[in-house]
Amino acid sequence: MEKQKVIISENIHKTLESSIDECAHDKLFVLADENTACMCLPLVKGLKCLEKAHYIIIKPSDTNKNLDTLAFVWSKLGQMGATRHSLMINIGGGMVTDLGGFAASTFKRGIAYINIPTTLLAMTDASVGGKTGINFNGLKNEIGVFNNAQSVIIDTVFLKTINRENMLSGYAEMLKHGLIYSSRMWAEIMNFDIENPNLDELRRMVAESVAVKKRIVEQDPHEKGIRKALNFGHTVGHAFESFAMTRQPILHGYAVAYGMIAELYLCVTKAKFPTDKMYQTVDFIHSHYGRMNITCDDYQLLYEFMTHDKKNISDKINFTLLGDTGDIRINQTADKEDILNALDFYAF
Ligand SMILES: NC(=O)c1ccc[n+]([C@@H]2O[C@H](COP(=O)([O-])OP(=O)(O)OC[C@H]3O[C@@H](n4cnc5c(N)ncnc54)[C@H](O)[C@@H]3O)[C@@H](O)[C@H]2O)c1
Ligand SMILES: O=C(O)C(=O)C[C@@H](O)[C@H](O)[C@H](O)COP(=O)(O)O
Ligand SMILES: [Zn+2]
Repeated sequence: MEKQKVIISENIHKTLESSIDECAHDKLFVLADENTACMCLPLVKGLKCLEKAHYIIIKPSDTNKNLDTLAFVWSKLGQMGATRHSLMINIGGGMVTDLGGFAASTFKRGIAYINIPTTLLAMTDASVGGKTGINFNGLKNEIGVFNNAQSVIIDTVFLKTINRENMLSGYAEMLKHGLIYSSRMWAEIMNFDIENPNLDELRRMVAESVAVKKRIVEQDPHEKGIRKALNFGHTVGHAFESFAMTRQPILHGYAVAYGMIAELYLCVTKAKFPTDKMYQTVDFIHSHYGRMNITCDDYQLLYEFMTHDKKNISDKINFTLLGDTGDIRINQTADKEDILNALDFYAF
């Protein structure tokens, strides 16, 4: 895959105009969800290059990151005359960039796309690195392709309308980046007041966080090795998220935060991660994210979800563990007993 251009923008109009200019196209399509259509499109209104754009608006939230919405986007592209030389702009959170990226990557075998992430989660994680896709059969991101956006334009101006829960959801992926990258970054994230964020500080932290992801993705775009570090917390996290989808859906970042609690327990027991850092992180997660109630009766279903993790090889469940902050151990397996102990640690 080609290197991806990630622009930290301070002037969304200028940056978008030059990004569109750099990408020759016949027709232009803009994909947004109902919320970003209301709250984010006005911030790019009036741009000359968008005058002739065709708009596709989808229903929001992860429960719509599915085949029906994907088919809707493909149909709209077809009806509005998209060709292989058309360009799509995804403006939204990770739901829009994942689904839009996949729609663009598969329509007529692939048209170019630009991501404009509008949530903290999409800015620091989802919009970068070319993982696109949809949920399927109750499983997270079960269908998708790796394919980079032509460019990613990160402008924190969009964060002004984000609610507390979605700020925290994105912050969980930043915490993950801190844990896999360095003690310094982990400590800074643990000490920052995300409930009353200073947006200038946050802007700098977003740039650092996305740089952690970008560097890893450039080394291993197709997740054959070190990219598995970016999946820390997700073996259990995606199981929690899929499980919650059958009852009361939770935000992706919350699921990852809860998943990191269980996986930090495995880090301590299997990789000698410092116990004090684990407890500090667990306390941080409990105090900001609360808890998802699970009981022993749910363990079997959670375990079954983990058997579908994309990192698995044969019938072994694959984890990324840490020996310390920044000390990444990929391809760690755990048997069922270890996993149930980790769920016990999470639940009690
Ligand atoms: N591809 C990847 O590498 C990657 C990485 C992490 C997460 N993800 C995926 O990303 C998705 C989660 O993304 P998300 O957390 O951005 O959720 P989301 O896209 O569902 O957005 C969350 C909510 O915020 C609204 N919203 C978006 N921007 C807004 C704004 N500026 N102001 C007000 N409201 C706004 C949305 O309409 C939605 O209701 C999940 O599907 C997850 O699996 C993908
Ligand atoms: O970019 C990556 O690689 C990640 O794993 C980032 C994760 O935060 C993200 O949730 C990703 O979509 C998970 O991918 P999956 O392959 O486990 O579905
Ligand atoms: Zn994630």
